[in-house]
Amino acid sequence: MAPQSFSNKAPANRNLHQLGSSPHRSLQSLSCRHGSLMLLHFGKVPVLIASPAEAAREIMKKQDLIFSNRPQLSIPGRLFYNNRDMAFAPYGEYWRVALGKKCVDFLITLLISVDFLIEGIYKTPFAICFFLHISLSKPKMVSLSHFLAVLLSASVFFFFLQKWLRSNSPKPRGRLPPSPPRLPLIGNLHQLGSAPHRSLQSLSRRYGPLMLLHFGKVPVLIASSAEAAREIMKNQDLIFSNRPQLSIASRLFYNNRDVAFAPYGEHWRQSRSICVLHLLSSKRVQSYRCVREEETSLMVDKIRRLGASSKPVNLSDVMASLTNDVISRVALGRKYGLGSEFRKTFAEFGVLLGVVPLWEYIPCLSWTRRFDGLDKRVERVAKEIDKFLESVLQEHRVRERREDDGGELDFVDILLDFQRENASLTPIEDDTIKAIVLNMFGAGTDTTFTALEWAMAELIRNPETMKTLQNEVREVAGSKDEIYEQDLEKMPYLKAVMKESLRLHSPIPLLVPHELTQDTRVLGYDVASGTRVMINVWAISRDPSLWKYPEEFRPERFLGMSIDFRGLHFELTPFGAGRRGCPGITFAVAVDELALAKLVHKFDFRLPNRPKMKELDVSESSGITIHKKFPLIVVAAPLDC
Ligand code: HEM
Repeated sequence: MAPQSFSNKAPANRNLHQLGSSPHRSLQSLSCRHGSLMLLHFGKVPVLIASPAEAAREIMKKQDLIFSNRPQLSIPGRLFYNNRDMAFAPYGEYWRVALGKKCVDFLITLLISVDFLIEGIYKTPFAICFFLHISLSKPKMVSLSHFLAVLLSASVFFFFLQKWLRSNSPKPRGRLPPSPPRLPLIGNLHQLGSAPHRSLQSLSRRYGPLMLLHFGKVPVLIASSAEAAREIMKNQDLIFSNRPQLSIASRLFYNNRDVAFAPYGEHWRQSRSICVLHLLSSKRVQSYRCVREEETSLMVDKIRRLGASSKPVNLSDVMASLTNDVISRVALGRKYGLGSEFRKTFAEFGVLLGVVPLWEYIPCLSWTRRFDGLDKRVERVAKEIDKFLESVLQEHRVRERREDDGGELDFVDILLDFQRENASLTPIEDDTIKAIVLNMFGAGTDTTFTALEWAMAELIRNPETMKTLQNEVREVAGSKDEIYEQDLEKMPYLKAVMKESLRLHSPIPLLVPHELTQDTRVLGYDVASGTRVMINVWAISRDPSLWKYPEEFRPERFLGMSIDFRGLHFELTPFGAGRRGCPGITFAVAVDELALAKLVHKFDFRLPNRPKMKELDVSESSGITIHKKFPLIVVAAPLDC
């Protein structure tokens, strides 16, 4: 039975006019008339109003879990750094971690207050307002006098601490890149928000294409122009090719025995050349063509099945399964579906890879490790993944050779062969094999899926572009029922769509962080050895000085234009460039282009219950890889029906 709702004479705001200036009173009198559980509409937003204790118990106790999300409100969202607070954060991983670190949050609040104290309590009334706000909004947590006493003693402490730290830290040499003002201890961390690529883009508009920020104690160079990117990934590539040592990645990848997170050096050179020459060479990628053709055909069948009788289909799920299945088959020799134990553990692995514990930036908080439970979680996931990979290695060692029956070698086969053949020269250990295979999964699955998801989302939002692409694909296919890989060469518009989508939506907008290994000069600024480096390729590929109509999806711009994403043109580097550039470009593009061609060949798409395609929500998720925040749900009408 649905809760009681009622219509009224103001369809635009529905029930909004009934709230008055004391909504609690108005709602009380409405509930006397219409019942204790009511469904109202504030404009377009359905709102459940619960008035009796019984309903409150149901919502806040019995069904607490599913009622714990917060609606996303634009003003608190903006004021609380894209909901990075506790009160307005949506229910999920971030909120849980934030709550777990309650005491750390309190400390940060304290530090921010102390900063106001030191930097300008006598200069600006803002600091006073801030104290009043804290003490009034949390009266139970601390009384005003108590709070001020703590602040005062803390401020004296931090004032001397700051003086001491400044006197002990090396004096900056030369001309440093511009830096936004920072807070003690946390530096510029509070300026990152939940979409760092966007926050850094707006900071770079104020401070320039090369900025020096501080994440806690860690100096971070942010590059936001094509010129700066070229300097880092081409002209001075050698000294910018190290990776910072991140504790979680290091544990999960067998002490950095992988490629992506390995420090620049002999081990990285060996693993990378195995990847480039043996796993991801053009010839090898070509050899997996039948896997791609089979899996994309299965994807089409699946959409037909799920979308029968015009039922909406979760296209994001279907595309995620596709990339997962292709990489499972190519890397491990068979599929491990989304419901399997491996996939579940691997999903947690992905979440953990995106976490940087606060103490890595602020070493004096390393005591929080004992309480936040992160180390245990990482340990558990590392062990489960290792157990799984160990069993895959054993399975491969005992089974019949695949090439004898004409089957393709998978990555594990190739790596085991390499291990046997090079046992005396450059031996590779089992842990290195496991780390590389895991890297292929980690670096390849989510990114390839994300690129495909954004391309489909943009096509659905832009029906004209979709029509042009469908015409091209359907013309090349002619009377054939299937699209094959050789057909893709005759589809320049499809390739332009892929480029334009990667321009607007770089799946990894800040690349993987680099680290500088010797003092240098970039665009006239001095940068010290050990500085971490982030390149905001997302901002560069929307730079209005490089791109006309940078915010619009216009694949036509790439027709007859030589700019490509393979690392030669620094206006567009979604895969990075130079020594650390992505070695999986050919692999990823082969899967995405074929999938895209088959999707638009076989189906016409529309949004369920929404006539206007432009209304498709294109909000972004947060994390290292930026997905669509909400899955792509569509009605897919098969062409042959
Ligand atoms: C659309 C899909 C993909 C995108 C957007 C992408 C993007 C990237 C980016 C931005 C980097 C870091 C570059 C840097 O730090 O400068 C990277 C590195 C890497 N990618 Fe990809 N990637 C994709 C697909 C793949 C695939 C399919 C594989 C393998 C199967 C792969 C394997 C790797 C590896 C091993 C690295 C580390 C390279 C190193 O540190 O030497 N990627 N990728």
